[in-house]
Amino acid sequence: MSERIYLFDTTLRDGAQTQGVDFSVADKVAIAQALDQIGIDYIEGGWPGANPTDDSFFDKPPKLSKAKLVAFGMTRRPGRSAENDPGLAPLLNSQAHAMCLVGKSWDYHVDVALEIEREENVRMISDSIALAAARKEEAMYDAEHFFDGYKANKEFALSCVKAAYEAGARWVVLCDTNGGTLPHEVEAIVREVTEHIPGDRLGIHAHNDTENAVANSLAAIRAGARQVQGTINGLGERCGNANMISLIPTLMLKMGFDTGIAPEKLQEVTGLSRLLDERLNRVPNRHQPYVGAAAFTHKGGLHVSAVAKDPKTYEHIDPALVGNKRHVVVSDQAGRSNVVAQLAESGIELDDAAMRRLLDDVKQREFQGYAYDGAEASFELLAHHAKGDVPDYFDISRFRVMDERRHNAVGKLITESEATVQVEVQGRTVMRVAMGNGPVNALDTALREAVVEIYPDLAGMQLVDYKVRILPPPKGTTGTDAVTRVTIESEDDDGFRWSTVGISANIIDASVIALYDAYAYKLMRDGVR
Ligand SMILES: CC(=O)SCCNC(=O)CCNC(=O)[C@H](O)C(C)(C)COP(=O)(O)OP(=O)(O)OC[C@H]1O[C@@H](n2cnc3c(N)ncnc32)[C@H](O)[C@@H]1OP(=O)(O)O
Ligand SMILES: CC(=O)C(=O)O
Repeated sequence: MSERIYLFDTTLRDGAQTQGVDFSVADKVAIAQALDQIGIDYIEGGWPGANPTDDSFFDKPPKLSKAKLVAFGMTRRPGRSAENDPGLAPLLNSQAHAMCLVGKSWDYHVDVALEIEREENVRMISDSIALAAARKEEAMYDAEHFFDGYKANKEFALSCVKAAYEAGARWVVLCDTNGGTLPHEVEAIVREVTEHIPGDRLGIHAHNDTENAVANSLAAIRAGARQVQGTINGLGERCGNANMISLIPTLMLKMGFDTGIAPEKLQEVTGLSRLLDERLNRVPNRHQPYVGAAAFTHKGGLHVSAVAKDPKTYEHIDPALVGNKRHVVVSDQAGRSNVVAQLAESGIELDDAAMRRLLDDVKQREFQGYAYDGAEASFELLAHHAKGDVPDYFDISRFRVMDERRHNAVGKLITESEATVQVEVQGRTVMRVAMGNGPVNALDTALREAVVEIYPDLAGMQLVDYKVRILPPPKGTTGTDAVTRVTIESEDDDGFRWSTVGISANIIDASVIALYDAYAYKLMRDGVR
């Protein structure tokens, strides 16, 4: 039997302290349910009494099947009893199964932040934890700044955590609050603490200020701690907390621990990570370990040629274990193997000569400024053109865009764009004019209006992202000769997304090239020939 590590998620508490993050009650409920669904042991829902969102969440907490809901707060205020502390009351009266109380363990903080006697701080910890343990299924103590405190005054730091343990804390959580401790220090200190408090009562809460939050959490576990705190995608105060999405697979697949998460549920970590991004309206980090779209994407020709023989050559785990997928991209770093793999992924067959021509074409275009790594739909179109099985759907023979700033009928200052396009489609010349909130929006509308009668499929797609990159001008030319690369992401009614690319010295022209590829890819995917 492998040893058990208890997972404590604080996305809804420390994660809510991330700059730019503002959870609604509905977000909190959805995230708590997803965490429960995957099999997390403890979900810290927030701080009852601190704000209306957290009050409302704890008033009507989501039904959890496995996880324990934890209410966070701080130890009683100095000079009053825990029973009469107005800060503790909302936690005690909440429907949470457990309470996690933060308290000081660094003498400097007691002197400077609290400005009280050190003995009173120890009493605040004992009294508050004893009351929480009596009233809730579990009480936990978050020993704030434990590692800094231990380095400054070992005896005092230990007296704080021992007070919590002796008062009945199920977990004494050692916090690297300022995130400045390094893994070798964490491991040594936690090992020393296990001489006073058993490891199966110790937890770790690490911040990422030196980008060591996950490493510090693993170091604490190596030293004997058995609870680990973290957040989805590493959200949290300042630089964030230990990333639960990395911790879970690492603990299960690399260290052989039982996290209480069933192996088949491990595949849901990618979905959990995406759910948070979706809720926060954030673009997922492509390079996030384990779950990012690039985590198992192969670019270098040498890599791809070996991966084709056995993926283990360049993959530390099978991506399917965490619900991710392998991808191969084609770029100027590619060899024949990249093209073979990418075509296989897209189900395109090309003979050797066509394949070589395609690779040369890609390399030449990348030299001009195209980037097919990240614009797979444009690459597929190129491949189909090399094969000769995709038509030129229409030709954009003319376009003109005008931008205007003016006061509208009610006197509000607005900026609008007007696009006129001329398109040759199936032997007809069609002209259309459309307005938009910007030049690309106006062009997109006018172009689609021009061809939608013949290609009705184009009504069911929209632009969801638009990126511009100005590439350095070729040698010997001036800054205004710079090449502009536009990458457009489009989405189908069924949620399928694809990316296309265009380059030109003119940003609007580059956009039109990328737009045409976006339409052509949609038509090709829908089988329109
Ligand atoms: C390390 C961490 O991340 S801990 C979590 C931090 N999270 C948050 O602070 C988010 C939620 N916080 C809040 O909404 C507010 O700070 C509240 C509602 C909790 C408190 O608000 P206020 O009563 O206005 O106090 P304020 O935030 O200004 O200051 C904190 C007070 O708590 C005291 N305090 C700090 N830590 C502790 C502790 N462990 N035990 C007892 N008192 C403490 C401080 O000395 C200060 O006291 P003072 O008001 O007498 O100066
Ligand atoms: C408790 C907590 O969030 C910290 O010490 O960082």
